[in-house]
Amino acid sequence: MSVLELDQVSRAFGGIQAVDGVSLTVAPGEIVGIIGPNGSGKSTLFNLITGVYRPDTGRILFQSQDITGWRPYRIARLGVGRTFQIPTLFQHLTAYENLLAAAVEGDWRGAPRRADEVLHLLTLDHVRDERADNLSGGQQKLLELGRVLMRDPRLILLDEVTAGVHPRLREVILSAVRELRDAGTTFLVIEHDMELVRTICDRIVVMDFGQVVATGTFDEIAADPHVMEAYLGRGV
Ligand SMILES: Nc1ncnc2c1ncn2[C@@H]1O[C@H](COP(=O)(O)OP(=O)(O)OP(=O)(O)O)[C@@H](O)[C@H]1O
Repeated sequence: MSVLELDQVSRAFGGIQAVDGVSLTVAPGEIVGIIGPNGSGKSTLFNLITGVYRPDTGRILFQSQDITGWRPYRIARLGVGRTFQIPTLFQHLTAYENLLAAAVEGDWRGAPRRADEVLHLLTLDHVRDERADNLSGGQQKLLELGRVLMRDPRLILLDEVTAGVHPRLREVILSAVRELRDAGTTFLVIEHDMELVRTICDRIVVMDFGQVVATGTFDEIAADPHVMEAYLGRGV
């Protein structure tokens, strides 16, 4: 059974076809990288999967259930988590409180223990009682990921999660992703950092002008002429 299946999904904004007939299947425990030049439709794809936007056409299945057109909170409850490029934290709450707040709709009783596990996994134990606005940018990104982990999602969408993050914290994020994947979590990862894509992704999907133009392992897509054109032909 696939975790996620997109069947000919499209979405336009005015005259712009942001996502154009994308079909994609993601298997359990896979880490799939989504790459492509600016404006190629990566974020819109995440917004379609998480229910922020409704597709104009096509179907989206999560664990074989048709979630096309569902509201974001229902999709999140079903087991889809997501980080944002800019962390969405409660700035005046502590790291620990931010984690507890993320569990409000989930396993509230188990939340204190889970919050401490998540702080430990992300090496944030020492800033447990610091307010979010006192954390470094990288620590805030880790905490954003931690909030997602509080809900134990089956599928996690990471949107440039290591961008601007200190190399040490970047390693923490990568090892957390690997550990979670080994425990069965599936990941879709939007990334501009090709070294990260190469080291962590099992499979890579390349988008250009809203379409999937190539898919394969890092070595396969690196040798694909469509990919060279998408990146080099447009000077990105
Ligand atoms: N809400 C919106 N209203 C109008 N146009 C939009 C909207 N969201 C996205 N677009 C357009 O759709 C196209 C795809 O944008 P999208 O943000 O999905 O690309 P991206 O690959 O994520 O880019 P980046 O790497 O810069 O984040 C762009 O032309 C963008 O301007």
